[in-house]
Amino acid sequence: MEKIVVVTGANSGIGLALCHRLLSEDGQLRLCLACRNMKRAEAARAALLVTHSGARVDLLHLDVGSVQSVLSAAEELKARYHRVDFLYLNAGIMPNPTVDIRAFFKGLFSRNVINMFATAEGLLTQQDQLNSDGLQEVFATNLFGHFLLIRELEPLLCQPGHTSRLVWTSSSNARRSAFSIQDIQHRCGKEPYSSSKYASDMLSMALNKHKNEQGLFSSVVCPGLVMTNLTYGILPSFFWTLIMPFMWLIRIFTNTFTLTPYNGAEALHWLFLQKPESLDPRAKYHSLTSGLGTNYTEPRRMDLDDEMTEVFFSKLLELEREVRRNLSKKTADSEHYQQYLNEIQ
Ligand SMILES: NC(=O)C1=CN([C@@H]2O[C@H](COP(=O)(O)OP(=O)(O)OC[C@H]3O[C@@H](n4cnc5c(N)ncnc54)[C@H](OP(=O)(O)O)[C@@H]3O)[C@@H](O)[C@H]2O)C=CC1
Ligand SMILES: CC(C)CCC[C@@H](C)[C@H]1CC[C@H]2C3=C(CC[C@]12C)[C@@]1(C)CCC(=O)C[C@@H]1CC3
Repeated sequence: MEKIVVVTGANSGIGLALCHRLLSEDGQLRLCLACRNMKRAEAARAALLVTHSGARVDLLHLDVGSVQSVLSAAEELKARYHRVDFLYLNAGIMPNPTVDIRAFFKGLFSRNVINMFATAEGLLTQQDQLNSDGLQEVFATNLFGHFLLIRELEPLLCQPGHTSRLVWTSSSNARRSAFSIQDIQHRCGKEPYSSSKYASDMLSMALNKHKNEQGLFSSVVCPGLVMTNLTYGILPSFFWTLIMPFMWLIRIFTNTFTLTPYNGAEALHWLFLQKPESLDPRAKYHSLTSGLGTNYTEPRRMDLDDEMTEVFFSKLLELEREVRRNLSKKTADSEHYQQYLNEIQ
């Protein structure tokens, strides 16, 4: 049976590598690249068709950081497809990152060095801002836009007698101490990325609890450290060129330096081949690469609190109601204004 797979942020990095891998895996696939920039989406589609001529690759405009765009994209998906088998929630941002160089050198000579390279704990901060919906941008893009998309697509994802899958591209940088249940959007802290990724881990578990009965299963992935537009944005490019030989050297000591998007997509691809009942809802599936370059997937237990996960899920549902209320108010206001303009003409 033809599988319908939607990938957000599919035009570059891990998302694009995943698309290549899925097309090589399954010739029957119907792939939908959900991207915010249609020029980049078209270029990605053309690249996929060079190696997979005749493949069915659709494009969809989706800015996960905009409520209106998510709602329109969901409408379009519902008009195009009668179900969605896999939804890869992969789009993500890390705006204005800063590396704490002192912490890096301190960590380099400590016993925590491997963990520091694997998780970037204590090394990275970001500067976030409000978007036009009044939400924190990192939260809105990495988490809330995807949550809203899932809610809108429930008719395509929860079908009787059929299972559908969600796969989140989370991170080893997801950390419980970066997340606050009193500040789910991370308005106050300096680690919005870490907070948003921890939030996706919790949301995945909550969705399993509430939606497995309706045939919807969610999993979380860490792709390892991958050289993509996101990571190239962390340090100046000459610096990356300079330290690249060391990065390949470090790979001998840590299996989390997957480095290429192909390797990083390993666990995302592996999950495509698994039966959902065989998966652990509390596990994060890590893409790993050995020193000799062999790729494999390893589940690792996530640090999650059941009670906080439930509270978080209700807070998201409440925020969804608020966002929808604001949107209908905005629409009503602009309709009244239009009516007024028509009347005075
Ligand atoms: N690289 C790494 O080491 C790691 C990455 N990750 C996660 O992997 C995922 C993919 O990132 P990666 O491949 O590394 O980086 P890239 O920057 O290459 O890919 C990110 C993708 O997300 C898209 N995107 C960003 N914002 C939006 C938006 N508002 N709406 C729609 N699409 C959007 C980008 O589109 P555009 O091209 O238009 O910007 C791009 O296609 C992210 O979630 C990231 O957090 C997790 C752990 C490690
Ligand atoms: C200062 C330099 C000599 C070396 C700096 C190395 C760091 C830039 C990297 C060490 C661990 C890396 C890491 C990430 C980014 C780059 C490092 C901080 C991520 C945060 C990228 C995005 C993720 O989701 C997880 C990665 C964990 C490891």
